[in-house]
Amino acid sequence: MAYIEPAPIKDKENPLESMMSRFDIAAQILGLDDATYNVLKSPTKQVIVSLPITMDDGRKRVFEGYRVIHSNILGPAKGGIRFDPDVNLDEVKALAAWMTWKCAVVDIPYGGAKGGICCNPRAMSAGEIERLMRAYTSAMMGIFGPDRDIPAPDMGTGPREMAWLMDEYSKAQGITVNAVVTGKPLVLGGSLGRVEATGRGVMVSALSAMEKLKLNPAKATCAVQGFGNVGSISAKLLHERGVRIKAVSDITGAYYNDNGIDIEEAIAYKEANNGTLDGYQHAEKIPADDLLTLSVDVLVPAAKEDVITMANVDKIQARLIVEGANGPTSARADAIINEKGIMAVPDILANAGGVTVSYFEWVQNRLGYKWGLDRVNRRSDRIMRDAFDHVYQTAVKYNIPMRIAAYVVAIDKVAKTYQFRGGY
Ligand SMILES: NC(=O)C1=CN([C@@H]2O[C@H](COP(=O)(O)OP(=O)(O)OC[C@H]3O[C@@H](n4cnc5c(N)ncnc54)[C@H](OP(=O)(O)O)[C@@H]3O)[C@@H](O)[C@H]2O)C=CC1
Ligand SMILES: O=C(O)CCC(=O)C(=O)O
Repeated sequence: MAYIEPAPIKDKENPLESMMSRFDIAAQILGLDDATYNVLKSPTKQVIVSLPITMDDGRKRVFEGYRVIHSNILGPAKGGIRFDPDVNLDEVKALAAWMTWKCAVVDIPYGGAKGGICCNPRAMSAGEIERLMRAYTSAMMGIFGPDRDIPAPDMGTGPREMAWLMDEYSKAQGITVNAVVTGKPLVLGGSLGRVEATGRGVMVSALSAMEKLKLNPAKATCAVQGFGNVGSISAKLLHERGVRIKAVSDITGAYYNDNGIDIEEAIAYKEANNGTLDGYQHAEKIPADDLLTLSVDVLVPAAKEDVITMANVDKIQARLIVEGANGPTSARADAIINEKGIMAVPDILANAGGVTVSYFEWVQNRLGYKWGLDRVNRRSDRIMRDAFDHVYQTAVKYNIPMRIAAYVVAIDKVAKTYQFRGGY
């Protein structure tokens, strides 16, 4: 079947519409029947909770929290928890569906879920964040579970928050249940390599794509948007492989150095500077959005959704986009990217290293056994390379872009599993 460009989307770009428009194209290519289509597009469960928290000044504030289980056809649901002021139900629904497709692309036995709380962690104390995380966990007691739904970090959360979640859940169960969450600190049963895993997967995907494009990493240049977990590690690992990182950014702006940024040094600066790049001296500060349209070979968006849109896609100069973030490209921008001949390694493939090592963490917790870093990295690199090859071959087979090929691979797997399980 021929590749069909996404139908134009009205109004504002919306991650859920973007996800559905790619899903629809892949469903048509696969000739998905109506019953399976309707099952796969509808989230299994959507939970919204109100979380009253006592702030440090004694006032009570109520935060809204979400957890969406998109699918548990392949296994227990899996996906991170986001703390961000923009969190809303549609965003969480899109992110949950992307988890389903992502787990299927890398062939790990999980369904997809995502959670989030609409809050601004940058303006909250550690105590306030802890109370919020514990209240959220308590509200989700019937949802979470090592065989049900296993959360992990996402934007605005990390090992510290996962530790509070594990503790709150374990106290309620009366036993230590470390397999209820991944991305934990090492001493609580976290896996070696999980902190670096998403960025490492981005690096492996970027190198695989560069090989296809005959781009020599030692001569290539790159810009990375977002300097949190995914962005900073992607930049560091690409830099270590010889790629010149010309620009990085965080919420305070973008920082450009034509000779390349010393990423180790920028990470050390950020750590010593209250977690931000503000005031970073070894680069010129440029308008944040300019980073995306710089003259570089590789662009790694690793902050948030819908940053490559109709407003800027025309100006993108990179030959390769490797999506560290979830949903950084709007569906409407896809068509222009394809027209321009840019290779885009989609989020559900490029950033799947994180959930892959989360899976290893869960396996280790259940075995009561710890793997060495070497084993973790070797296995996750292999999974990422195999997934890249599978998606690439699918793209060639149907003559479709990598993004749609990734959806085809994922939806085919989930649909077949659904049908074998007796979904009819
Ligand atoms: N953590 C993980 O394992 C995985 C994460 N992802 C995805 O990767 C993306 C980033 O997540 P993660 O690195 O964990 O999150 P972090 O919170 O660690 O980092 C987010 C980064 O993005 C920056 N940022 C936020 N808003 C903007 C903006 N408007 N412009 C530029 N930079 C911005 C933040 O700046 P500041 O530091 O100043 O706040 C920070 O540097 C998300 O889309 C997430 O869903 C995908 C797979 C796994
Ligand atoms: O590690 C995980 O389980 C999920 C990470 C995540 O939220 C993501 O891949 O978007």
